[in-house]
Amino acid sequence: MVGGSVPVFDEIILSTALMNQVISFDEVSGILVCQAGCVLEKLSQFVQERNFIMPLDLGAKGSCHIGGNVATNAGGLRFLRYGSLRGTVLGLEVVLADGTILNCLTSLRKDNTGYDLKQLFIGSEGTLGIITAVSILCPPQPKAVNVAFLGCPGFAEVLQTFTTCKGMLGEILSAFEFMDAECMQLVGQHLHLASPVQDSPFYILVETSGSNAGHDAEKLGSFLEQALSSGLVTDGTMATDHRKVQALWALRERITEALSHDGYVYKYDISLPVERFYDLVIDLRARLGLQAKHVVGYGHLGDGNLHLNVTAEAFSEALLGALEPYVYVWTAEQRGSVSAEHGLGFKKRDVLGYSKPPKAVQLMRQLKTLLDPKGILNPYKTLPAQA
Ligand SMILES: O=C(O)CC[C@@H](O)C(=O)O
Ligand SMILES: [Zn+2]
Repeated sequence: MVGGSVPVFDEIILSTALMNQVISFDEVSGILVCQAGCVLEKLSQFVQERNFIMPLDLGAKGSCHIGGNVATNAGGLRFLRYGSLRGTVLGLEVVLADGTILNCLTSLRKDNTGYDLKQLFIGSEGTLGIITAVSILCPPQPKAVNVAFLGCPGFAEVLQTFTTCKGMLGEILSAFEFMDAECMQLVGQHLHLASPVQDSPFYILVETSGSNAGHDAEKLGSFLEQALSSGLVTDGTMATDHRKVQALWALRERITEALSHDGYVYKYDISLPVERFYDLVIDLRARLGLQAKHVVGYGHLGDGNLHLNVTAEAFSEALLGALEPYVYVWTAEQRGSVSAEHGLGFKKRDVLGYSKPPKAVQLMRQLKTLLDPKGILNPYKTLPAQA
């Protein structure tokens, strides 16, 4: 997404793929301790066999490593329910730039002894140390997972549906994702996935995860009834069967893949107040006109995280110039974040200043110098290039 793990000049690539062992799993607390190279999906299967789930899930689950997930503080599809890795990661083992091993691999829910050093490495994109093992809290596996896929007539209705949803499904709501009509058109065109509902300007995916299938289905059913009868939603379908649940999720999870078939993709991952969420997409469509093939908005609405993607036949400086810094200035004016979950990597490092004050950037640089005085850990990433 941002070139955080891609070597650009003279780097050495370090793979932790062979460090793929589960170290321990506590079936009472749900605390998993494992090496950094474990693939997320494998860990999911491992804990599911023991009636737990991983607190994070994302489209790349089949290939991404837990160490990378933690190093990039990956958000993903379960964030709304289980929160950030900053809360679910309990401990880390990290190899520092001088080769020493920092063993903070504890499995404690509460530990208020001094600075929480592991937080420095979560989301540091490998620039402060190399994560080699992780201790992570896994929630119990929900007994029932239901998904509703809805068509919405306007963005105001999407927001009202979210409010209704929180009111009626609050304690079982586990995801609230949205996508616009252009996203649906692209997954249809490039991946041949058919929409399960009538064509609409917006689509919503609501997931519930709870402990009683009957109760949850009843709650979701009455929410759907209310949303339909009040006109917030014009069409909807519900799934409880695992395969149908997966098929509905695929429509949302595979948007990135569909976009990559559409041409060159300019990617933005921003946090904004939800009320302003879609204004930026509309504004950009007007600003870019025929320069862009598609301007799409989708993402984790429940987390206030918009994925704004623009496609074009090929990369063009002119289009980039129309997008940047415009998108960043727009976001900063709303006090949003220029990278909600994808990090800064190589591509976004110079825009850090739109979301953080100069003093914060200066402190980040001081930390980098302290932990990596020779600048050997993921160089050229995260921090802005020095003037
Ligand atoms: O490609 C993107 O912009 C978003 C990717 C990912 O974070 C998602 O939520 O699908
Ligand atoms: Zn995302």
